[in-house]
Amino acid sequence: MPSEFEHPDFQQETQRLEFTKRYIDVVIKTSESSKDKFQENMKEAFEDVDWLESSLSYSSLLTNARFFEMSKDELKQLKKARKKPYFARIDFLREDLNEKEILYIGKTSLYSRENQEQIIVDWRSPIANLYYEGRLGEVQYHSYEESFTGHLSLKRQYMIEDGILDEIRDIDLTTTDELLQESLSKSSSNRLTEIISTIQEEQNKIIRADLNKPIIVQGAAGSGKTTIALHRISYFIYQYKENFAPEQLMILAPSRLFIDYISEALPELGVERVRQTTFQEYVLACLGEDLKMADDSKLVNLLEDHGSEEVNLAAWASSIKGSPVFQTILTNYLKEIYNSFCPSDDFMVDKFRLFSHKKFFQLFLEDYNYLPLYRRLEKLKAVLQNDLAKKKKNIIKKIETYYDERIERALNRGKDPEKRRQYVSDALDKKAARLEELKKSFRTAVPKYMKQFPKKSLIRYYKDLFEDSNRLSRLSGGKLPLKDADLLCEYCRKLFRKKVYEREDLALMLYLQESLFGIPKELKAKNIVIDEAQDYSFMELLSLKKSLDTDMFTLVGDLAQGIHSYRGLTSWQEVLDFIFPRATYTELQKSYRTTVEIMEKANELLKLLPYSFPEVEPVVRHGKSPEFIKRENGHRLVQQLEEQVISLKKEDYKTFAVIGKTMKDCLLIHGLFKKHAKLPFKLLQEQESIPKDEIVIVPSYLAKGLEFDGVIILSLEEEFSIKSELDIKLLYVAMTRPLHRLYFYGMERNNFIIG
Ligand SMILES: Nc1ncnc2c1ncn2[C@@H]1O[C@H](COP(=O)(O)OP(=O)(O)OP(=O)(O)O)[C@@H](O)[C@H]1O
Repeated sequence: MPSEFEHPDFQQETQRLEFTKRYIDVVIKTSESSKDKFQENMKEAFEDVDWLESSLSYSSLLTNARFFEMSKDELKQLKKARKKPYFARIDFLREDLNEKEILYIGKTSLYSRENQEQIIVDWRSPIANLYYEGRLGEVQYHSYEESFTGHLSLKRQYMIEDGILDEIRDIDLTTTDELLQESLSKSSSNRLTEIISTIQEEQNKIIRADLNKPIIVQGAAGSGKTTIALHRISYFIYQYKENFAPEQLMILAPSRLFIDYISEALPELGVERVRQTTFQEYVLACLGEDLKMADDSKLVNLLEDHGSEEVNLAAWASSIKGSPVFQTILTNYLKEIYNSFCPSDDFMVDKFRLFSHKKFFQLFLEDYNYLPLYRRLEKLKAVLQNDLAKKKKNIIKKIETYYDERIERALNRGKDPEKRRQYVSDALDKKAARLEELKKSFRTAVPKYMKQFPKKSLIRYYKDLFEDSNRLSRLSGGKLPLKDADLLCEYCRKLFRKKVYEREDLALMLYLQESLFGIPKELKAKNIVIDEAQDYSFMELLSLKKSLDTDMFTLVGDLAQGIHSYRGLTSWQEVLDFIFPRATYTELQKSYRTTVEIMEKANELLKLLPYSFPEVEPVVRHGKSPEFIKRENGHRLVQQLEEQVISLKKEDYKTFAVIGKTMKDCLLIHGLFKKHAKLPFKLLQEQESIPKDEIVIVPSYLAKGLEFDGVIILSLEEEFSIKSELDIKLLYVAMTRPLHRLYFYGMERNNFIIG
């Protein structure tokens, strides 16, 4: 007899599953047809069953049965849930209640329409935390401000495939989690999936960590950072569904390729409506400018031509533009710009002083300091206009009175009638002319006054910053020596002459844009998740925080994979100290992706890095050790690689990558594949989507974050042999991509540092 039938509750659980599925069907059917048909649909669905327990008896199902509205989203989730309505159950007796609660945990919740009991509890609900955290015995969970204590007597997992119950397992923390092992031993689909049934305790802590605080996660390769970040968004949306729309959240991924990679997990988690973009795309949208961006080729240049002065200068410029020095420079620069908006004169109409320049500047600097510069000007323009409108009548009156009095006096003085007549007539003309002039002034005074303020574009302001190296050095408060300022200005001006900008310029432009012109409201996300955060510079993170006006960030990254560290971060401390002081900082050391054998080999590389990275602990799953294979040339090499893939396919592995160090090597092997390959293949570029059934050829730096069942690291003309930090990190990235198998194909072992 199959083992699943050995569980004493198997029959009962099968019926429970059947009940749930039928109930879901009724709810779906009712919501799609007429809401009054709920009772009728119930009758139809349950008439033939004799297995309903007394609590769920047929007649009780029908009494008081009412239908409640469901939102489109809820209905969509429920339809998806039908194949696997839940994955676990917990039995919990709350201290203050008499009856044990039996809770089935699934991706989405389902309430009984009769008594509001939960048929399925959402995995994100407070009580479901007991499944992820609680050991059997005395436990506690928190719901909103309250905490509940009680006894957890059962944790049960279900293997349900296509709506059929295959297996039941009762677990507690002392048993090894077979479900996790099973899920990890599966082959990869080239896409990230949800892991709600196997979320581990330390991961759960991050997913559910205080949602009102930023969080920084330093996690080893394959520790589930991306996965957890997506689950945290899902958790956030669930907790704050009343307050936030998913569109107000944003995921910043390293490339379009990466967005495609995570896209499969998003609908599963109900977070597909979250804005998904890259840093560059986002900033360009904020700037509203169609800037020509230079290829982000610094990394490649550093790899291919690391000795050259030009390449080193470019990397140096990146590091400076990304560093905190620019926070000082921009703060001082903005101060200068603001001060240049102090008007030299008071606002006058005719001879009347309506607004002193001092008051104007005080409003500009202080009262409206919550607005970007040019919005303050708009506001002040409106203030002047209002003020003028209010005082208009009075001014006219004053002028009229002035002339009328003079005329009056002239009439009364009365010596020479002719002279008097002339005088009065002149005065009347003057009055008319002045009033005419005044009318004109009323129309033109404000625009004329506002004209004195410079109207420059963001790009102009940005370029101006690099016009004068003396000033740049002065703005840095001495932190950027004149010699360096000279170099940097020259470097930038050269780029600007070509009308090209680099990624490193974007952070600084964003900073200025926010202070000078503001960011469109619809782009102001309220909660931001950044994956591969180690590749962001200090200024990029700071500008994002400033322009979005929130510190609600989830940053996940791994410094050991910081291949952009020439511009990126080398420690989280600076970020914690100066950008996100409220952040919770956590580390994940366990890796779920790969086998013990592969991880041990990759750990050898970590020891070569100049920082002390703790060794990554693989979850115990064994496989074959990584293998070095002497490669052939030309068509024989293609044949060799194809044979390797075919033999892996025979072992039921499905996704494969050939990883070269740079695009140059990848293009070479791609050329050979084009000529000789029999199996389908694809060269991955930044904007591509990842194919499911083709051998993927990808340079190491683009493979970051991705995973494949089998990985072949190939060295053709390029070797991973210089023990530079960058080479080590790139090889580390490549070596941590496989789930199951890793091969090094090269001419000799030392093509691969630790080969
Ligand atoms: N609790 C878990 N249960 C099942 N699978 C898991 C779990 N945690 C992580 N995984 C799997 O481990 C793999 C690595 O996860 P993920 O890509 O999120 O890691 P990462 O830390 O972002 O990796 P990298 O640093 O390489 O970008 C994925 O296949 C993911 O599904």
